[in-house]
Amino acid sequence: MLARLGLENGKIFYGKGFGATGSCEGEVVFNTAMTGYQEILTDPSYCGQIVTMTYPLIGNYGINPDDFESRRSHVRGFIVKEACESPNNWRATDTLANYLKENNIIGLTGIDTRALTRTIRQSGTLRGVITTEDCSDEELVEKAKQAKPLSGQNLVEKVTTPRSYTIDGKGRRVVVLDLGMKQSIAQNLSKAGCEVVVMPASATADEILVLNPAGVMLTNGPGDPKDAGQPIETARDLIGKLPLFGICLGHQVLALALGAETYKLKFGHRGANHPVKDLETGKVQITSQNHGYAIDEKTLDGMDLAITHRNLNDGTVEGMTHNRHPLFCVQYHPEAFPGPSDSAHIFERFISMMNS
Ligand SMILES: NC(=O)CC[C@H](N)C(=O)O
Repeated sequence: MLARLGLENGKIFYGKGFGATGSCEGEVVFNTAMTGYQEILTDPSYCGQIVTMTYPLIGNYGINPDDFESRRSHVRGFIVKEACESPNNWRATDTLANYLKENNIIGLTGIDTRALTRTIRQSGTLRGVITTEDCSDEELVEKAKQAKPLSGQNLVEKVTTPRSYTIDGKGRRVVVLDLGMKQSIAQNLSKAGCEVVVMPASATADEILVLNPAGVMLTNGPGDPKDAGQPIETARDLIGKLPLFGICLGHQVLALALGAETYKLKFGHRGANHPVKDLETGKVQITSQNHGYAIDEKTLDGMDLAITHRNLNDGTVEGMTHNRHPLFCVQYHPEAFPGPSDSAHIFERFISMMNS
């Protein structure tokens, strides 16, 4: 079945469809990880985006029941150079194509993903439309131009948990404010013995404080951090009252709550080998990343914050801590272990902050 990707800059890529059929629109982004497509497909932070993988063969270990980061896929579309049709892995229970079909995600294969990635790197993130349907190339490009920009949509409310739930544990109670949580975050806190109370993004500081938690974790999530809404208010009301820890969107929300600004990166950081330097220890960690926005360092001046981590590719802020309040956050994903477990200690740091 023929399928096409049309971009807002007028470029068209012709390939084959796999997974669901029809049309989808979104912000087209690329991820450079060689593996982890199942985690990427089910990471709610990709809500509103069409993801292309730069690694040319995707799907070769299939889909398994253990590696889901959330109950369903939130990507709008998925693009690969070659989709493996016969996966071979002892854990595999499904194929990539079948998973996409069942989750109503349109896949595009057989295009030159190098050319697409280069286009995005040169012009910055672009809106695009994938279609398996009949329409002219001009119409397709017009649809891409009309596609909703990522900014301005409150995507967090689409992916957050509808109601609170608890994962039992014998240790300290941690409230996790779910902005689009990856399961690995709850798993890491559980593994450290915490009782994890996951709350919807609409939860207020008062609703959190009555539970008397030892600390609050703000998770990853989709969209422009400035559109996050209530979680920014909640974070502002909690600062100084409880130990706070933020990952990715949680890190950006904490910065906004403190009065700093965020901005959109040209094409974002998405991959499994981004070098990040811990400025306190001088050690470099190889990290998993997925973000399109970053903290504007200039707006941190005079704010009683210290930058703790920096990206070695482009120098952007990757972590901060507050000089007076128990609060720290990272832009990368310490919960993801794409081979290296360099960042596992970040969770231990949160536990010891709660203990002191
Ligand atoms: N993984 C995340 O939490 C992403 C945060 C935010 N949506 C961004 O793109 O920058």
